[in-house]
Amino acid sequence: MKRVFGINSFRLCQEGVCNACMDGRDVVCIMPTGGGKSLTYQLPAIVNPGCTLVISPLISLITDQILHLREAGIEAVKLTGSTSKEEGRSIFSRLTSPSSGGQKDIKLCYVTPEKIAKSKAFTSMLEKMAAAGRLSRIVIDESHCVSQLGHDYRPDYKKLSILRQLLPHIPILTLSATCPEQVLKDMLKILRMKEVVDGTAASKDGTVLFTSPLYRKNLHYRVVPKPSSASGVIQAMSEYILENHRDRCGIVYCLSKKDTETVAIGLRETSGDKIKTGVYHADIPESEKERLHIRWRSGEVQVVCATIAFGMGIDKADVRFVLHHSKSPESYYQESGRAGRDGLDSDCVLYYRGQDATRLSSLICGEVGGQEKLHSMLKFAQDIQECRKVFFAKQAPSSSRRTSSTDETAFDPCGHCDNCTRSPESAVMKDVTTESWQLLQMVEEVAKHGGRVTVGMLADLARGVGGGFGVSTRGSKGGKGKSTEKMSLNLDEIAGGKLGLNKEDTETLIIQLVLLHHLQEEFHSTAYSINVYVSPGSQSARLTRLTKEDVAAGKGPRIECGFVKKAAKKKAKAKAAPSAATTKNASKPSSTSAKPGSAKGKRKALGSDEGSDGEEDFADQMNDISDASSAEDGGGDEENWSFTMGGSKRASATQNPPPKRIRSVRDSGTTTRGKTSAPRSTKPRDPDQDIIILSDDSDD
Ligand SMILES: Nc1ncnc2c1ncn2[C@@H]1O[C@H](COP(=O)(O)OP(=O)(O)OP(=O)(O)O)[C@@H](O)[C@H]1O
Repeated sequence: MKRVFGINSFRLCQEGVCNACMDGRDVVCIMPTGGGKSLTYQLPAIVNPGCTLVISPLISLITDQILHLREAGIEAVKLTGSTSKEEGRSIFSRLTSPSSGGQKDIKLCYVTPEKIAKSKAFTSMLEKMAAAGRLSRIVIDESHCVSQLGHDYRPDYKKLSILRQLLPHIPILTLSATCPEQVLKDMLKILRMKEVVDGTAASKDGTVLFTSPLYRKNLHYRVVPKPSSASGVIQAMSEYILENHRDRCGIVYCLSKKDTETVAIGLRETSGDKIKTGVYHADIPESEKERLHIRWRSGEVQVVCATIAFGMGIDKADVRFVLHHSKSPESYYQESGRAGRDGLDSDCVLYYRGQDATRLSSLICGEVGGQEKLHSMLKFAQDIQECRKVFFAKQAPSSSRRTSSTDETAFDPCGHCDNCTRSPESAVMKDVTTESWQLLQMVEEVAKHGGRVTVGMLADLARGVGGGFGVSTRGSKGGKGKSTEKMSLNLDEIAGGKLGLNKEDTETLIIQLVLLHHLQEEFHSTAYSINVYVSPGSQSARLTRLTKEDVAAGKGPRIECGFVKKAAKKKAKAKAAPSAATTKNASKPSSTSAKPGSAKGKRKALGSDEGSDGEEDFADQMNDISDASSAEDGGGDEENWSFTMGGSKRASATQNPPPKRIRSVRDSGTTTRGKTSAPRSTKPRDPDQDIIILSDDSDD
């Protein structure tokens, strides 16, 4: 190990994984990003006879690994779309027959999953190798991509299930940094691997699970309140960067391609060109990606505004901050894994506002397990008490409890995240049972009459601002035309008055009620978008069956919610998101051996990748559906703003007069919340135009 790799001692669970591999076991290895997963298969590969097949998602990663292995004198090859026929034939023959003419045995052969999924010649060669005892192991890197429950699903990875069928006796090693329990189970099923057994007493016929704590102590996690307007978000990020990380390297992860461009331009402009930005997403031509990478490495570009396409394989050592707007804990973890790979303190800042839930919900509603993941992310974002490290430990129980490299401290608070260092003045836990009761009464009233409200609409409605909500009706002359009549609830009668919370806190409480199942999300698709509304949830009646006096007297379930206190207007952002460097209890650099910018390890270039198709899919998926905010802003079709009256859904208000507790404010042609707008454009919104992470300026 020392001679070939220059590594003196094992770290984390490397030793166990190497031993289990040497023993011919099926192994699952979950280690943090940058933890050293490569050694766990490369070392056994050179010690064991035969060749190890490595399936890796990106050609750039493969190229890089091969470069390093060859430098270390290890015979490694790749078979990809760019391998010439002649070269392929030569590799085939070397892999299947004993070496001759002084050539060394090939110890590692790298392929992308597409090769297994699409090349019969290749899989038949693998069978030949196995029959001749020349295939020692199959390694599947980034194995969470196998499962649709993971955050980075790749259809070609799923097809790897054929490996166990064709090669039943060849041991498999899977490697990942993000593999929650559900994904692990799904992955084992798809790959036809046996149930996991603990590494300390592993029976022969199980899969040995090795995990290390995924938490990296040099990463400082924090959630900061997101301003309500798009320009406000950009301004806040710009101020944060200038005040905490001036001239340092960072990434802003966005949820749409359009956003990456908007944010890149915005940061440049608001900082007076002090922040040099670049853009990376799936549609950027390969040559430009390459150029951006070079400029980023040289420091010419300071901040890359990117989609998750700028994820796997990004291995710049000195990324000091990552700003997020993530939709699942896994993607948050994966994104934050790009920070601080040199072991030095780095910040991972999530910008969050309750109303984001609507936009994020509309994005994930088509994903398997998407809603659970989003709820988990919302819990993280709304939590003002639990240590972020403990949250991650709970998220990945397989990595923190059933571990063979036991970490006794996995559930100890980190002492330096926002919740560990929070001052009592910055946030407060409140009993908000009465406010919850009020909100639920309003939602029930709206639902009773077949209406729908979004998070934003409900927050306005509850606070008695915005003038009510829309009622979609047929045109008065019986024609095809539709109009939206504005209605309002009689808050005094329905809920004993307005809600005494500000808009942000009201949104936070609404999301809390969703997480507690007092409210639930309802998805409705229109011609141009998927809109997300809130309606009474399974727990709603537990409160609404009571009177307000009962609730005030302490009857029924109690509801608590954490609220971040608004800091003074101007300098708020810097205070809300101190950098790792200024955090009081910030940990010391956890590794002094790693050199910033060191070329040691993978130099993962951003070259053209046959295996990068998945990135395109992933990023495209995120742009497939537009933001429900279009509905809130009057941009959708008749279903938007709908509060159709009870009985006949499309009946006009005059045919079915509103019940007493609902009052018509005025008749209007087209309405937006709180104001009459110009007639709506019938032109479909370009989904890519939607600003997903950034609230609309018109929102408030
Ligand atoms: N035991 C060790 N001691 C010191 N350095 C190590 C050790 N094991 C691996 N490394 C180094 O750590 C760096 C990261 O290793 P590697 O690329 O294998 O990480 P990884 O787990 O694959 O990360 P990612 O998932 O982000 O790609 C490399 O530079 C490698 O040489």
